[in-house]
Amino acid sequence: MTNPQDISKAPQQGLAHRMSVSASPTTTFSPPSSFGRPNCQQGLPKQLKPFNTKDIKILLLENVNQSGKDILTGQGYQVEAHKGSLPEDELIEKIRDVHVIGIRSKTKLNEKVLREAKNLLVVGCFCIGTNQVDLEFAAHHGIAVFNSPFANSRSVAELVIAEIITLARQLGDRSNEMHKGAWNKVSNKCWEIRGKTLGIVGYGHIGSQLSVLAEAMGMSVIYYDVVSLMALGSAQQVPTLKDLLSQADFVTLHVPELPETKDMMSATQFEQMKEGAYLINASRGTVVDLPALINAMRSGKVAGAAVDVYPAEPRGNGDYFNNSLNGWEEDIRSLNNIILTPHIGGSTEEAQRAIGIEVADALVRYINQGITLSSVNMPKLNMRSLTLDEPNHARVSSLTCTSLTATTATDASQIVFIHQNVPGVLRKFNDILGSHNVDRQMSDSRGDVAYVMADVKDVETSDLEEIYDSLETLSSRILTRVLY
Ligand SMILES: NC(=O)C1=CN([C@@H]2O[C@H](COP(=O)(O)OP(=O)(O)OC[C@H]3O[C@@H](n4cnc5c(N)ncnc54)[C@H](O)[C@@H]3O)[C@@H](O)[C@H]2O)C=CC1
Ligand SMILES: O=C(O)CCC(=O)C(=O)O
Repeated sequence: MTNPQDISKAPQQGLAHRMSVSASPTTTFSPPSSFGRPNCQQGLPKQLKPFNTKDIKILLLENVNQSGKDILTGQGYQVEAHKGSLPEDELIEKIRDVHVIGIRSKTKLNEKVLREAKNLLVVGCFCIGTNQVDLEFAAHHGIAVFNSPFANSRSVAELVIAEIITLARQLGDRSNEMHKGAWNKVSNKCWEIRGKTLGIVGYGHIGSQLSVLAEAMGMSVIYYDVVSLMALGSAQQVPTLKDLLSQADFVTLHVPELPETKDMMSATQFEQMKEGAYLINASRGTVVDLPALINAMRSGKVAGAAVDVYPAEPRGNGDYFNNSLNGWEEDIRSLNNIILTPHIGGSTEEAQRAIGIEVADALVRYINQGITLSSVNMPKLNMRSLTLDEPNHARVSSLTCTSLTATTATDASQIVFIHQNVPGVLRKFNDILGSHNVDRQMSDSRGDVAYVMADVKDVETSDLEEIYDSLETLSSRILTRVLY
């Protein structure tokens, strides 16, 4: 297994460099000013620095909000930001050089791309979905992944409410006609939403919030989910998707992209819908068989649809939405009463700002302190900060599976070790730390990846060199870091 921070590739470089970020030629071991000083600010958290943080290189794609950029640049990291995503070859070129990448839903971090990411420590998904990242491959290569699990849920739920009324009243078509200079005052097949049934597929963060809003507008709510979930308000869970489709006037999808949700709405399911019902998809493009939707709308079975997500989406603003992407764009664009939006469910000022802060904070906590609490692919560890009255401590963190990596130390260090979850690793880890004073230690595992962090007291740089080198010899290592 490739070690993402393979220090063995730089044998000529000194420990200080090897223990920090191997790819950064300018990194030197420079203890923070707090290190080794007497206890003058008792109890205050000590900001651990894994390395000279200005050398941390971060690539932000897809217009990550300024709130996130500010937090990252405020740490002294080098941040390069792009408004759109990158073609795969350019992405591969850039990812080789960076320690952190921030993306939204468009950038695919698949195995092919991640294999090239030799220095990558962590991925920030500035969105809810993490289907665009090969989470397992990342975990096995010591790359932690973080997201923002609900900061844009309300924005999606509000968009769906707007779309329900827009479809029921054919507002898109009337507005388009007026824009073309045509007055067309109709009430035929235009409805109030009061008393209609909303069928929610996937009653998670978004689905359940939408349920409350829809009931407030006078709708009846039913929902289908693979797990049994508490109904909010007067909503009722139904046992099958078929049950939901046969009762709902509006069907809205809020499931993740999974093999099980691929083409969840296809020709058979459209047949099972009520005559003249409506479909809304703001989940993922793969969840709906769009050619089948086009047929269902042409036949009148489906009276209207709102689509925010597509199997293939343009790379950035200004790109064309035409047949070169999926092959049916011209057909879908020609339909009546269909709202087509460019994946904007979570695109509000409020949501993007909140996501920027949440994900950037999680990245900083991981880079500087090894905390994985909100990671979606790592064992979850949260250890209290070292304090300024522990100046000579360091944190050692270790991730194992088949391999591992490290950073630096001083009086007090934290050791962070990510490793293969195999019997005996913890014993070997503790043997290596055995002659040192370990203040606290935590470990956890997730599948075959395990993570251990230890705060070590009264250590010199030479001790850390020894600890680091010893941990690096363990065959189960994925990543070792030393934070001081
Ligand atoms: N259009 C946009 O801009 C946005 C789209 N999304 C998409 O919406 C999805 C849902 O978001 P959340 O509600 O936050 O997720 P969530 O994880 O809170 O809820 C998803 C729900 O779907 C259920 N589910 C999973 N597989 C299912 C299946 N086969 N059949 C029925 N139910 C199933 C789960 O049990 C869960 O209750 C995200 O995964 C993301 O892909 C999220 C935010 C913005
Ligand atoms: O805002 C984005 O780019 C992605 C929104 C989304 O689909 C998500 O949060 O999963």
